[in-house]
Amino acid sequence: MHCGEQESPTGMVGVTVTKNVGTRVQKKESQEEPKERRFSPRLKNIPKDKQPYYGSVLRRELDTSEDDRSGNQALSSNGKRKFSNSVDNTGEEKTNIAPPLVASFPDTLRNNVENFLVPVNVDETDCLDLEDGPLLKWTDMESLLASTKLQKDNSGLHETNNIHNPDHQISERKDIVNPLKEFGHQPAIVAGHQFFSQAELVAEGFRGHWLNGIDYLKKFSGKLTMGNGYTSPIAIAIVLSGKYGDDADSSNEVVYTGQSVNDYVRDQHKKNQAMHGSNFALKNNMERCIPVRVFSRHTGSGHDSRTCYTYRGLYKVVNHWAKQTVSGLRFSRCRLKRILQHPELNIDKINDVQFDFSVGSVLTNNDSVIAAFKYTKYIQFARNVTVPPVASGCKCRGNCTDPRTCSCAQLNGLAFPYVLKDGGRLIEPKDVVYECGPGCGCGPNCINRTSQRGIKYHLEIYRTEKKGWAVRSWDFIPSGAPVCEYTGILSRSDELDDDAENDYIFDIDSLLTINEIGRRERRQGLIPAPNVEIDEKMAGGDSEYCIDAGSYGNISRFINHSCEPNLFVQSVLSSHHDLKLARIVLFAADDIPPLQELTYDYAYELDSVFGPDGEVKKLNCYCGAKECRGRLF
Ligand SMILES: C[S@@+](CC[C@H](N)C(=O)[O-])C[C@H]1O[C@@H](n2cnc3c(N)ncnc32)[C@H](O)[C@@H]1O
Repeated sequence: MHCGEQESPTGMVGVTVTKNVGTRVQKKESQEEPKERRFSPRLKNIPKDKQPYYGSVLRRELDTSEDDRSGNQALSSNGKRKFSNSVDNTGEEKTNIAPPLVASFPDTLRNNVENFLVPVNVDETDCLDLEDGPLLKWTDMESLLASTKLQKDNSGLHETNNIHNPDHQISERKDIVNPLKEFGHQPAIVAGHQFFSQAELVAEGFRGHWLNGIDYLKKFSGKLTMGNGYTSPIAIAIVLSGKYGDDADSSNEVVYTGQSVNDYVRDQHKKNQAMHGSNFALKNNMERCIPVRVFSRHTGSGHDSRTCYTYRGLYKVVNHWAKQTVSGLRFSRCRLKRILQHPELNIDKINDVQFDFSVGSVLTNNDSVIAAFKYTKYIQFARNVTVPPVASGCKCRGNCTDPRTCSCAQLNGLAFPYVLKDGGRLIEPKDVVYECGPGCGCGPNCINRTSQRGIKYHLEIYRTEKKGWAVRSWDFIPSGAPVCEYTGILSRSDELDDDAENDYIFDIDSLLTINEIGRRERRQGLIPAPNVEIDEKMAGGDSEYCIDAGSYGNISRFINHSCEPNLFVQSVLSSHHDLKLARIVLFAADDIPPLQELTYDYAYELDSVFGPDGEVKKLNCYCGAKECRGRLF
């Protein structure tokens, strides 16, 4: 095990960053006991007392302190951030970006016209070649699928009145012919397509059985038997449900636990699994190099709590084995790797909207600019901000492995903050993460440089009805993974021009958080509070520096606020150790399924934002969370 990884009772590495950790400022209206925290599904089998708690150590005290709440007003009245009111109190949008686009962007991915893919760095090393395979190439598979006669009799499925549980309706229909049993035509879908029931998957012809996790063909017929050397059974599709606590699941790789004979009846998974039909099918897929469609099942967030099935793409079975699980049963397992085949989006088809990320502008067909900024991968320093000297770092060589000898690990409390899994995941939110940097002896692949490797997920910008632009990922993002750094121009807060009109300013409040100024919460991963003089401004809750993404920035500037966010804000120091100028990196607060909007908590205090006229600004929140605070500020 890598230094810094936490061994759980299941022998797994525990990365249990939880929801709601993104809150930088205590919500002053909250009077209730803190809600039970949501843990990553992978850790749900761990006894409660062994589950690490990563919430604020102060939350409970602050929640119950009335004095504190009123004391907070001092901070509010001194609030410095001034924002243009994009959505006013009546809920009417008043953005400076052209509103007609809302109507022209349909709400679903089906036509795939509203999305424009932002070409970010994607780690392709894990992905396999499409043409890889001795017997059946992907291209053959596609033509076979397309040419074989569609055998489905599912008319009427869409006419169900039971919109809440269409699966229930379909399970009562004994007459439905499994469309895939004849290896029928499968319409083309793109990764990220969402279905709201397994019945819909069946109806659309993607899956043949709505109860099983693995959908497979028992016997071939037609073209497939014509001496082509294909062997049945083969698996067509699997649904990842997260019901096995130990399934590894990253965007490019999945370890899938097979299916018991009676998987779909009560008391499932209490017997050893056998190498019967579906499990054997997956093994056959591996040997024949036949790809499998992978879906993941998850529950929507916020106001939409329906169960949703997201198509994740074609995967190849690369390994198959039997495993004794923690409960002592033998399970069939296989490892699948994604075949990278995201469709190239034709920019002309995107409703005449172009997003040229190299110059950072979004144009409509009549060339009116709806967002204009210059793209910057890294923080730029404003002219009057002195770039701090490079901090002297560790003397390690290659990769840092021993926290006792690595001076950067020592700054993190004698441990590495990341685990190696999935390219590096933060174990817990911390006051600040000290990463290795230019002053260190280690190399670029050191685990302690995880947040410096750029964006590795396919992130896209899309249009929402009430919040303007928003960001989501085509890929599954595991909890604790770094998603993106908030880049822009690092400026002195009091020297910003037109900040009242700028929606893209991020206050660097690491020092305030560590000193618990205002209602800021400390993180579970504490570091000793640095000995800094707290001047009047700081005591009033003002950050000395901010990142202005108004004219320079990256995709982070489009990430919206949510009162129940799926990202959290983490201060990171790498090249220097000046907390006032810390880098701001957004990490996944939970496992994030593809296409869920990415959000973090902007953490404003109510009535803390003032307009140019000195009046308190109010902005309604449309995050849709059950416990929405109602207003952003
Ligand atoms: C940093 S920008 C985020 C990207 C922005 N939506 C855009 O179109 O460029 C912050 C602004 O987005 C809008 N916004 C973000 N989250 C919101 C929410 N939960 N409800 C309403 N508006 C939101 C507000 O206008 C806010 O000032």
